[in-house]
Amino acid sequence: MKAIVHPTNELKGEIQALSSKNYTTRYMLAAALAQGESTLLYPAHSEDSDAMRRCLRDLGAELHEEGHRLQIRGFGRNPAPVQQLNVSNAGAVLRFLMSVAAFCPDVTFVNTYPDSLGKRPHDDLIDALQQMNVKIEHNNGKLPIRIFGGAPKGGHIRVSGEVSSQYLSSLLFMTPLLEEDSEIEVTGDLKSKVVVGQTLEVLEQAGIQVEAAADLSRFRVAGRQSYRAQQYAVQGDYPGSAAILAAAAVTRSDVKLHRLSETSKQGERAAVDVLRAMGVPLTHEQQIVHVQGNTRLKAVEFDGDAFTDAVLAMVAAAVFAEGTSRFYNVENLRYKECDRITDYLRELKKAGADVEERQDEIIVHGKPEGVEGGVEIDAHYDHRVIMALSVVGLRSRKGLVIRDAHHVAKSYPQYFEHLSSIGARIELE
Ligand SMILES: O=C(O)C1=C[C@@H](OP(=O)(O)O)[C@@H](O)[C@H](O)C1
Ligand SMILES: C=C(OP(=O)(O)O)C(=O)O
Repeated sequence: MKAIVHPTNELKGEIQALSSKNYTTRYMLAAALAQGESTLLYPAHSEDSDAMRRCLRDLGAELHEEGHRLQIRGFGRNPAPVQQLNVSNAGAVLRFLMSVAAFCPDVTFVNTYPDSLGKRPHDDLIDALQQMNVKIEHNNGKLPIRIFGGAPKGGHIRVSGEVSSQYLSSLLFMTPLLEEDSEIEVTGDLKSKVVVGQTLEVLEQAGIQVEAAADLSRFRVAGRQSYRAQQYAVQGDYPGSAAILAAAAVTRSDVKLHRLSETSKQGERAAVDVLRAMGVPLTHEQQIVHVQGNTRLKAVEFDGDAFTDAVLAMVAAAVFAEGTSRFYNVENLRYKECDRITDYLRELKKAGADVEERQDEIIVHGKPEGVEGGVEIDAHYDHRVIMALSVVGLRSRKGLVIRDAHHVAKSYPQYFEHLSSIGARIELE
């Protein structure tokens, strides 16, 4: 699918934020690791959450869905002896289920996205699982990955946090089910630290006890715990909504986004603070972010690791700011659906933006006068690149054509529909 984004001056309307991707994956997993029946209210519907649904069924969970209610009867620590799992392009689903697979005799995670998830590294999680008596065959730390589990052991486990927090989250979900107690030591500088807070929140809701050091470098997890089957309500999603907020920020707008909790543990909630720092007129009350954009933006400097999945959208807004913006500590953007520094900046430059990359930084020399556009953009299989470039297209002189825009469905299938509903001029073909 191609998305043709035409220049659009004004956006106006109200949108219900999509459901959180990260909470949906976590609640589904917690429900599957429990033994009774749990209910998720308002689970996300996207390629990633569908991948989780499919894999959990393959692992023996029973799922029934009607309207906004998903019922899951879990398998506890006894998943079915499935032989193959296909997580599509979902990094978190793969990493979380690699630890669950340690309870199965022989599971192969297949490689269906060789140019995206197929290129992403999993060595640090493989290394941690190997310390736990799990044998693993892999392609240089990448997919396909074959896990020979059955008798994983707790104890002292070292895992690097340098590349992704998902490896640590994965171990935090699985170690409570082991016979032995575990002590998890995180080595290196933990990236996307804030997301680990979401893991701990969900574990607590599921009745699992974890003792965490304040700096998240060490965790004590007692073994022989069980997940409580119960009801979870999924909150609105900040990473996806950040793109809508950025679109409202760079245009003349009057846009309200509902379902965005002011106290959410999603790091990408900071998108609201970043836009505020850019001088965008907005309020955030009663779970509604109300943006009244006037097209004027100021440059900002932020540590992007605190809102990793919203950095691209914030960079897109900074493309139109007065002055030079800097998003630092973002090296791990290189290990996502594409290299979100080099690949993303290449596309931004094509569109006419003035951007520079460092190994762990994105620098944006703003162009308040707008960018030229009039080119075709490569999506690099990346939903966040697609969303961010659509924001840039709105304020370009000649519009942008985004190739392979269907990959937006990885997290936000209704993105273009939402953006069109508030007045963005977009054609899909
Ligand atoms: O734990 C999670 O659900 C996620 C963690 C983050 O990844 P990293 O820890 O690899 O940065 C984030 O980018 C991803 O979208 C979801
Ligand atoms: C990086 C992302 O997802 P994942 O790591 O789960 O593939 C994302 O949603 O932006």
